Amino acid sequence: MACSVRLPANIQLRTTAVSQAVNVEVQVHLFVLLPLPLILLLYWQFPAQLTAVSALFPALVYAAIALTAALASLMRQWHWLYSLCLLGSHYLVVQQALQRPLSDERTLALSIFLPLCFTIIALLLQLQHKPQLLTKRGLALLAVVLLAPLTMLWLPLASWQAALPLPAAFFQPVSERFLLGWGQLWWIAVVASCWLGLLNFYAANSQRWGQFGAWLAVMAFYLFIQEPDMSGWMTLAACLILLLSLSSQMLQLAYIDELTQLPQRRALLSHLSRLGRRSAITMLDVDHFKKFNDTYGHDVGDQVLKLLGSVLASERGLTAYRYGGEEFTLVFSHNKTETLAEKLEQVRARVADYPLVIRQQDRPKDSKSGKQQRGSNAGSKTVHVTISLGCAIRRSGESTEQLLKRADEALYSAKKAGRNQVAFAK
Ligand SMILES: Nc1nc2c(ncn2[C@@H]2O[C@H](COP(=O)(O)OP(=O)(O)OP(=O)(O)O)[C@@H](O)[C@H]2O)c(=O)[nH]1
Repeated sequence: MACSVRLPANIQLRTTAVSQAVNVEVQVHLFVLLPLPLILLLYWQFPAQLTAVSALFPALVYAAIALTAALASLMRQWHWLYSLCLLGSHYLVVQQALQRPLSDERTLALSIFLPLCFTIIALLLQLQHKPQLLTKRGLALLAVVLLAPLTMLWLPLASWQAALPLPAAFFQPVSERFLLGWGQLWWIAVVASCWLGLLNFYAANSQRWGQFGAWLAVMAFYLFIQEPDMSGWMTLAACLILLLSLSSQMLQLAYIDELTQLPQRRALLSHLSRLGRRSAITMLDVDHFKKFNDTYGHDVGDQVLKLLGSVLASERGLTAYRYGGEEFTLVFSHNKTETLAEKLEQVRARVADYPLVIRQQDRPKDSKSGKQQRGSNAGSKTVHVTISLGCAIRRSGESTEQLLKRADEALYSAKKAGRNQVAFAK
């Protein structure tokens, strides 16, 4: 096997070679944004029924924020507290100073600067990757999140607005119904489109979508600012969006393997509990993986598992799971032997033919030698890994435990017969 060639210990898989295949970011669930249209729909369709709920504002809104924060803390997802604190702080300022007609120049100025401040902080939070709460940086961020909206209460916003070199049309309300200025609507639309584009481009996780949704809900409040109780409803929508994305993230943590992004054993067991009569299971395992790890290091081994995860996830007609370690399980919802043999052989060949480019971690000292090194492929090496697969087709009346056991035995036969091959259980 090519991996038996010894390389210096400090090597790393060339990420560009892997990145095309390692594009298995879990699908973002747009459903986390659902509370926003749902609440707006209820608001317009059942205003009378909603009055009973809005009578409990603002206590209900603060309670919802506090409850979501408590849940996030209970799940040790401290980084969610930042978005929730921002939401709470913003709502407090709205309650304190935005409950007056916009004809009042201070209120108008606040309605222009507060969403701007909220947007800047929301974007800042979006750029943070799980900030640690109990660190200097974490506490400073918390202070910004809490205090920045509150400082708006004391800043001379009206004179700032007068000094802004913006045309009057910027502040011209969109209509008699929508009092938001044309200029504000325009920048909200631009921010929303750029943000949406980035979320899609980076295949963002549900937390990032939740942050975007919460921002969108708050911006919707400014669009319908003249409607009674809108600040409460939209803050509630933002809170529900954050709660949904928190739940979605917890679900992912419980069911998705972080390294390979494949569903893990818990998800497999749930699938097995509803497995049909016509089905088949394949256990597969990387050949000589211990040796590979020993030769190239555990990190490179991890990259290989990642790559394998992405290859398996992209295969049609099967559901792939990470069973544990370097073992994977494929579940088929049919029992056609020929189709199974064809598919498994295709998977085996795909993995075996995949060139893994391994390079030295030491970076060239200057760009000239770097160019030379890249041009000559010096310091990099292409290796291949292989997998063995054992398949068992479900027999009538057979339990899933027995089926798994037979697939495991078939895998053992494939290993025994020389590896890099498919074996079917008898
Ligand atoms: N890098 C990495 N290695 C892992 C992971 N999980 C398990 N392994 C390694 O996988 C190796 C499995 O070794 P063995 O069970 O002896 O199997 P093998 O070396 O692949 O040999 P055969 O299966 O007989 O071909 C061990 O060295 C584990 O440390 C992981 O998440 N990352």
